[in-house]
Amino acid sequence: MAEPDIVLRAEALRKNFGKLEVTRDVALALPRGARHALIGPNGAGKTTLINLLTGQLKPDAGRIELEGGDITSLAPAHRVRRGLSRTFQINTLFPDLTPIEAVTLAVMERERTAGQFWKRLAAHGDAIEESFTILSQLGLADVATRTTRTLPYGQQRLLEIALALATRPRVLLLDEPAAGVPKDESAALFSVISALPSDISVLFIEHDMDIVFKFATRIIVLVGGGVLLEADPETVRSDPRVREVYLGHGHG
Ligand SMILES: Nc1ncnc2c1ncn2[C@@H]1O[C@H](COP(=O)(O)OP(=O)(O)OP(=O)(O)O)[C@@H](O)[C@H]1O
Repeated sequence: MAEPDIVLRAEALRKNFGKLEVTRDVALALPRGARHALIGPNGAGKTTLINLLTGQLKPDAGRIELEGGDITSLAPAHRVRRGLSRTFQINTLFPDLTPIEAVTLAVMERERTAGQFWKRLAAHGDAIEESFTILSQLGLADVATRTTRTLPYGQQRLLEIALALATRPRVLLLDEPAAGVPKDESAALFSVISALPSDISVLFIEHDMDIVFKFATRIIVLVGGGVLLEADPETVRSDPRVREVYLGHGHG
């Protein structure tokens, strides 16, 4: 069998907060095109792991590779430039901008033309066009010129993803992308995530097990900072240890 094409790899990652071991020898290999879920009970270390991968936190030990290159000591902005992008659990939007304005600025930021728009009107036009394409991909074309604060929360969460896409990521790490979204709307949000271009590899944190089993092609179960199991959804669903530590604790 051919080796899978691994786009993001972590080896022996460790992170302690004082005496608390929050990331314990975590290894992870995200193949190109992945739609993988990272699950685990509250406090399992999921967000910490994302923070280590994106550079918001510095690991105490271990190594992280993106497209085969060592990024372990790179600052977050440099990782973004290499193609590793993320969203946060909380809303980070500018409420008074419209989606087209916000995503266009993000595209221009990527192109380093954001501070010199008066010099490069042509670049501005290209950025608006690219921004519109991204918004269309996420089903936000119709609301592109509405003020962000007036959008339903589900669309605001999609706009967070649009801003991440403006960096042209190879890997997208989504920390509870549907946090705060009504349950009946989160499936629609995850359908959009699933349908992103297959050359974008996605790892998402999600608590709703119905969503996880519906949209994840593979699931990593984190417990007490360590990987308990990484497997396909069926295997995870029927694993008694997972039931014990996670599914039985009121997250379903
Ligand atoms: N900056 C920090 N300093 C000290 N302890 C921290 C810090 N960040 C997280 N922790 C602790 O590390 C543990 C893991 O936190 P983390 O947020 O990574 O878990 P999580 O699995 O994402 O949880 P949740 O599902 O509630 O979002 C928790 O016990 C938390 O209190």
